[in-house]
Amino acid sequence: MALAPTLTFQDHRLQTPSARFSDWLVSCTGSSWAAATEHAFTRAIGDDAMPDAAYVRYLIEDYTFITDLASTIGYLVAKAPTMRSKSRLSAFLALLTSEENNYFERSFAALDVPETVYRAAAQGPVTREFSRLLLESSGKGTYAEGLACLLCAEWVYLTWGLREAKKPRPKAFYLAEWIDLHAVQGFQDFVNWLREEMDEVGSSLTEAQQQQVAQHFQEMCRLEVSFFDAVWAAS
Ligand SMILES: Cc1ncc(C[n+]2csc(CCO)c2C)c(N)n1
Repeated sequence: MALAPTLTFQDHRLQTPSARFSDWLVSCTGSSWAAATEHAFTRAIGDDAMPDAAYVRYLIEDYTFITDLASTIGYLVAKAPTMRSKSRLSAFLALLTSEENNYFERSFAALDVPETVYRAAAQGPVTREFSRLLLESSGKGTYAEGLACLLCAEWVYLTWGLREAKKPRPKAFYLAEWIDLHAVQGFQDFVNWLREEMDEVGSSLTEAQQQQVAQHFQEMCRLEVSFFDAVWAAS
């Protein structure tokens, strides 16, 4: 259940005048932000301490997740207010559906996961919740609500990716590449752009709309934790 943020954005700004709207969103998640970005699963990637079975569970779930994420970005391209925003989002969508798709296919092959298994995989309960939140917020909700979900998903990954990228790369290419994918300059630039876009769009919303956006961000963050928990628990 999403909790109401403790402070409104306006009150947060009174306390911290330099705070950005995106910073306020993170502050609204309470302990979930650290629980997601510092999850044991993310540390195991960089420590080369990932059990194959956990990574297979993760990749199968994540492949169904990013399929729905691609649909979400499609909705956001439609709702984005400017050509520049549509261009940024569609470039990211192109990357997600080409290079990243290729990463999954190569990794499944290396881990002996047959195509019939990952193509037909049913989503687990957490991924189903993710998909509902993503598709409803971006499809039926506002641009700001959908953007908040995308920002949370990408920013969590950039945060652990930058930390794990400081360690020597693990031997398995699928672990090493998963770190690089989330730490490269192009990905940093994209997340920075998402933050700027969210700051601009979010600052001009009414207080009630801002609370709604914060709840989406919070819910997304909570699901990121549950997603890692679900694949890590059996390890
Ligand atoms: C559950 C889950 N949440 C967030 C991401 C992050 N993510 C989704 S697509 C993409 C683009 C570049 O890799 C990134 C970073 C993920 N993979 N799985």
